[in-house]
Amino acid sequence: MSELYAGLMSGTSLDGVDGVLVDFSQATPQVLGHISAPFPAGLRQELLQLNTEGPNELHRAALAANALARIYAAVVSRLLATCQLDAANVCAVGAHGQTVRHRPQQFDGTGYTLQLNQPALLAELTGIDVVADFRSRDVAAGGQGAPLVPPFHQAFFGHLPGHTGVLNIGGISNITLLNAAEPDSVLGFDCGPGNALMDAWCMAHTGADYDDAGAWAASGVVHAGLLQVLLNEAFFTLPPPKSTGRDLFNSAWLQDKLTGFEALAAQDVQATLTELTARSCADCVRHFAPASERLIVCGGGALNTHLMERLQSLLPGCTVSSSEAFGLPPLQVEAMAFAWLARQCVERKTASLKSVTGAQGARILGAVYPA
Ligand SMILES: Nc1ncnc2c1ncn2[C@@H]1O[C@H](COP(=O)(O)OP(=O)(O)OP(=O)(O)O)[C@@H](O)[C@H]1O
Ligand SMILES: CC(=O)N[C@H]1[C@@H]2OC[C@@H](O2)[C@@H](O)[C@@H]1O[C@H](C)C(=O)O
Repeated sequence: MSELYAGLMSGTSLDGVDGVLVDFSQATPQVLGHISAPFPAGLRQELLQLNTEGPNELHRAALAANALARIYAAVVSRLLATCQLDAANVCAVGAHGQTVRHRPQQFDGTGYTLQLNQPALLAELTGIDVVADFRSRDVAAGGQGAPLVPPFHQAFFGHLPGHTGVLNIGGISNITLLNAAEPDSVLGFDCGPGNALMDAWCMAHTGADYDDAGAWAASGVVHAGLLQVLLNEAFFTLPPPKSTGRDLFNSAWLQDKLTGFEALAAQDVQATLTELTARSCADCVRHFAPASERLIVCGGGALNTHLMERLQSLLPGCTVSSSEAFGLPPLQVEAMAFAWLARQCVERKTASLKSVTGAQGARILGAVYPA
């Protein structure tokens, strides 16, 4: 059986899809190709709106899922062309889909997580087996359904000595805490907002999709009072297992917290939102793994130089660096994780960690749509 898998991740920042083609035949997985495809502005807007209640949601969600599958299929096709390979060479595509709701553990037992996707169409268009719906089984087993990447982080970075944190800063941020001396006690949970609030504020006030390298935030001053109001959010002090999403950290949440701070300059709010991400992530390391000697950062936030500097300054005893320094470009890590998760499913191996999601036990994640 082929050891080539494609991984497709379109995450909570809603910027588009990252796709990789990975060869798992060696001890260390090799990325053969990487394509980033931005979403057309209309689809991005529609996906953002589908994150909250709206009219005619079922029909709109079905159309958005079809549109996503066509973009995913185009990314797979470009990956194959780049690598000069055929569909027949690839064992499976792992397609995460687009999270539009994440409410895993409601007290009334109605918890669910919803990723828009059309894996049947993707299988039809690519001619490759598709693995999708990775999160539902963990939720069914009583887990958070997220984060799912910690076991991949362990597989890739677990050989490093001592204590290692792996921090993904996408729209939402999540962390994996590894201890070489105790490989069975991996911790992982969502830290809070990553880039989502910064992106929304930046778009509203500068028209740019994101604050390139954090330069705009760096031109502002952190407002201590606002920062404290933001940090007072109950999610930050919840014990793991925990996960979150745009269901909580969205523009309405920010507008509410900004009440009374209307006179603040826009760049000072941006500086404060960047500090919120840095503080909430650094606090997770300080609280749960104070002995960490390195923090490996991936996701788009690793390209935010100002944010990286703030993290380093908040964690003086720990070396903060981009995953690039460990051979993994930051925008490839999550897509690679979904290639790995697809392989686990195809090989009928469990992929969830009870210590991370809080489920009853480890489960085989995903559903297979044969080509
Ligand atoms: N040069 C840059 N400077 C600052 N920020 C950047 C840069 N490039 C990307 N980003 C940020 O990274 C984000 C995209 O990150 P990424 O693709 O990791 O998110 P995602 O996968 O959608 O989210 P999640 O991990 O929550 O699922 C952009 O929205 C932007 O905020
Ligand atoms: C429900 C959902 O889509 N969660 C995402 C989101 O984006 C970051 C963080 O919140 C993480 O929990 C998760 O993504 C990664 C890929 C994960 O499951 O590990």
